[in-house]
Amino acid sequence: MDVEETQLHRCPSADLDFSFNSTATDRTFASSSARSSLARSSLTLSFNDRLSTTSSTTTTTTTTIKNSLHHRKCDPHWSAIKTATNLSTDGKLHLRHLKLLRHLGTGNLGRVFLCQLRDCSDASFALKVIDKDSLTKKKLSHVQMEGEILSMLDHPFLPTLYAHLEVSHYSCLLIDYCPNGDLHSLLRKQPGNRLPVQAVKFFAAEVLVALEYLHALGVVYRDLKPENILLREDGHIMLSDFDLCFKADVVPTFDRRVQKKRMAGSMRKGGNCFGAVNRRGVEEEEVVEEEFVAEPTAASSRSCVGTHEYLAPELLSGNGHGNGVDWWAFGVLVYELLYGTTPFKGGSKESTLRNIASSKHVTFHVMEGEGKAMEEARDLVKKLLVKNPGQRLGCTKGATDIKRHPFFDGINWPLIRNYKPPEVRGLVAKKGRSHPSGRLQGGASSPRRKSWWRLWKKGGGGLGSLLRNKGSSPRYCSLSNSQHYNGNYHHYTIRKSA
Ligand SMILES: Nc1ncnc2c1ncn2[C@@H]1O[C@H](COP(=O)(O)OP(=O)(O)OP(=O)(O)O)[C@@H](O)[C@H]1O
Repeated sequence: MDVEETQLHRCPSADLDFSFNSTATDRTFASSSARSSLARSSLTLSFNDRLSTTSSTTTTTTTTIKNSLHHRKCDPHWSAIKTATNLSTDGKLHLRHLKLLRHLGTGNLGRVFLCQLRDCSDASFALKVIDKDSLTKKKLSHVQMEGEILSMLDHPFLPTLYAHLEVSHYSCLLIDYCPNGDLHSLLRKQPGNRLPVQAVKFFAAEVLVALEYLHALGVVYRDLKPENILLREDGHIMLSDFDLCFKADVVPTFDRRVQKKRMAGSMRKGGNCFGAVNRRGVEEEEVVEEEFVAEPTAASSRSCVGTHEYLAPELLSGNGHGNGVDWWAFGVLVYELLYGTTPFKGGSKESTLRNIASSKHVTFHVMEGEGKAMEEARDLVKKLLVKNPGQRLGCTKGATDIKRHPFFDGINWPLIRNYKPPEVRGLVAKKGRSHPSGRLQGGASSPRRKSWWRLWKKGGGGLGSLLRNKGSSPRYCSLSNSQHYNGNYHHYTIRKSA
């Protein structure tokens, strides 16, 4: 474990006190309090690329508030931010406007806190704080990628970036808070770690829509797994963690196909001016189908990133991959939600990777009395877990093809965000205020101030202090050698990286 001590200085213009010794670890992370200890971390494939750290003596505060034309500008989050910025002397949001309520968890890049704006408890946020001085060059590029992707998003199943604050060597991202934990923890609360098939349909459909949106923006997600699917207060999903994404140019195309279709009610000899008769005497007409394909099917990267059990075979080969890796991972996800385990899991990470590379077909444990929905789910998984990306469902026309699979029959896609989340053990989906359209609206909870917050404040606090004194509160997940965050964090970087 690499440990680095960085001495920082107090800057008069800073929002908070940053004088502290930051202890940064390279591959050891505190386990998240909000996440199951079995959660798998994402992997990368390169080592010893630590950035030489230079202590920063100057602090710059840059505040970026997302465009005010956001369609949700009337929701409590934007209203709270508007109020704070209106009262701010420079019209910008600063860290001093936020009150941190609780530590939510620690990831590879930084720590996440639950927070609210001062004088406004109507809206809760998650603040991801990244100490850039403690990161390797590679991880810094991930931070940059995450900020870049977040700033592009405007979708109900993806986080909204309310503000991006650059303060001294901290990068702080203010996003939606998800009080219902993640899908991995929810799965662990179910009997046999399996969700009922209708619940799988719901969560899979929402993930599919989120991936479709990302792909249409040219973003290949590359880290799909239940741990990264957070659950909002209303029980709908929010995909998180965009540090392993890659961005490609989107070249939308029109997929043009000429298809022969049987003419309605026709079974006669000879043709007419609209149709022709085939050898079996069925009258057919030629139908030209044109479809808009907006997803970056041709995009390609060679970096091998992701989580072992979710890696697509083409990621392992290192010969380049595109958004097909997300559809493979989508197949693994549906399998895991149905069966409580992933399809290629071996006794070790190496054997998992070998299984992915060598297995020809996915196998299922079929139980007696399973209904049609389960059969269709298996068929969907089979079509997604096809080794050759060229033949994998979703790799030609993207999400459109997957949405048409019988497993998703009956889903009214444009209204999916209004669906009532499934009633499953451990999911407390709070109904939002009803909307004229009848849909659920995501509201934020108003968590009570925790006593340790007063401690933090009394102790002279500041962000730096909060980060340093991570073990001072019983609610804190302390960072210690014995609490490795899974210990399986590797970045597989294949040299020919795109
Ligand atoms: N918006 C959020 N709402 C609620 N909890 C969150 C939110 N974002 C993150 N968390 C919690 O904080 C923890 C750390 O999140 P973070 O995104 O930094 O890392 P991660 O999910 O482990 O991913 P990675 O380490 O790959 O970046 C998560 O495990 C989750 O429990």
